[in-house]
Amino acid sequence: MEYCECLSPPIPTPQMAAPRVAVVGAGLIGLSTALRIAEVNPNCCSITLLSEQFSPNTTSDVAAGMLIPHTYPGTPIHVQKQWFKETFTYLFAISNSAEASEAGIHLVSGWQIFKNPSEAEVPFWSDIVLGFRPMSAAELQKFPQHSHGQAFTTLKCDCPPYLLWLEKRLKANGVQIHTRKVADLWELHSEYDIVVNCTGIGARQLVGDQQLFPIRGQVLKVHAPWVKNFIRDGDGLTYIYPGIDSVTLGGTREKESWRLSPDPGTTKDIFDRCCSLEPSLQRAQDIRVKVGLRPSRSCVRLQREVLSQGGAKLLVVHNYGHGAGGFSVHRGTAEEAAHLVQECIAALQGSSSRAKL
Ligand SMILES: Cc1cc2nc3c(=O)[nH]c(=O)nc-3n(C[C@H](O)[C@H](O)[C@H](O)COP(=O)(O)OP(=O)(O)OC[C@H]3O[C@@H](n4cnc5c(N)ncnc54)[C@H](O)[C@@H]3O)c2cc1C
Ligand SMILES: O=C([O-])CC(=O)C(=O)O
Repeated sequence: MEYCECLSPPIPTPQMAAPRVAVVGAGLIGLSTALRIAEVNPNCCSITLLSEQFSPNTTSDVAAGMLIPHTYPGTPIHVQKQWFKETFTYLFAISNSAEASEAGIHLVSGWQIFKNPSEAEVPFWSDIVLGFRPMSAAELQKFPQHSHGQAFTTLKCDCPPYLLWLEKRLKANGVQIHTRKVADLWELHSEYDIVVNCTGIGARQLVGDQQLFPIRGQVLKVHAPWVKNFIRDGDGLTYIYPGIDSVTLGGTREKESWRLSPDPGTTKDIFDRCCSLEPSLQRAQDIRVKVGLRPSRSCVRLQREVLSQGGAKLLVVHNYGHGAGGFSVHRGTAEEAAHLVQECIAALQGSSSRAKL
């Protein structure tokens, strides 16, 4: 992985046409990365978003959207913490604005509970969420099977509304949006100078990344407006996450499974596990089942690459592989990808002015 210093926004020379940037992918990562590039480089490049699928047909639409980080074993913790902090700060400001309901961003308080005290260690993100503390004995009475727990307030994105809000912001920033499946990044070289690859699990085929694999997740979205607090079993398998219009009940983690159809036995199992933590869910209505493939990797691929064929070059920035934690870190990784795009723009300007000498 490469980490880069922020460069000042380059000013195009009169001789150089504005660089043409294509962002591939319209899940959470493509939308948020395109937005950050547009914010960092106003009027300095043209940006087009290309994607085979849009909301509501992406993995990002299936997610619970909770800001509780997952650990990437191949990325230093201080980097993951910075990504989470930037994401939390960004969404906290939205939650505290008039945009909050349209963007689907809200604060939610609750508990992460453990059966084994050795699992209940203080996580690296404890000082970023709000009011993190051990649960009291009185709170733990609600969970007779669990001996320890952590109480805190975090943020939740209601996923389809947030994706639509990002798309609206892109259009307001002049980003062009087209439906297109890209079979090979090189096919874009005559139309674009820089390509940003945000294709999630699609990158396995698009760039042949064998380190990327799916972790299948099945969740239920139910109507249970009386459930106000989140509950997450610390083993990460069972969770109850109240959103604005529905409550997400999870979940499953099936490595290397590409199956997108819901499994009825798993639906019953998830429902029973959640009811054992929150018995009032037995009266939940309007149960919908969703499946998504988490784009998993030991670390997010945030990297520059130069593709070349017969003397022609295409600058590429990769930003994919967010696994189970994309919502928790997306603004931080978008920031880093936007810096890599700035470096590419600076490199193009350097080579353009050298060619003029
Ligand atoms: C059940 C479940 C629950 C989750 N809950 C949470 C949570 O609570 N908190 C959290 O932080 N994270 C959560 N996640 C993880 C989160 O959903 C992912 O990390 C995130 O959605 C990944 O976003 P993405 O944009 O990379 O991928 P995607 O949403 O899959 O988007 C990829 C985009 O690329 C496009 N594409 C792919 N290939 C091509 C191609 N060749 N040409 C053109 N376009 C292409 C696709 O059409 C799509 O638009 C959850 C995931 C699941 C499955
Ligand atoms: O683990 C969680 O709390 C939710 C999540 O991110 C997932 O299911 O991928």
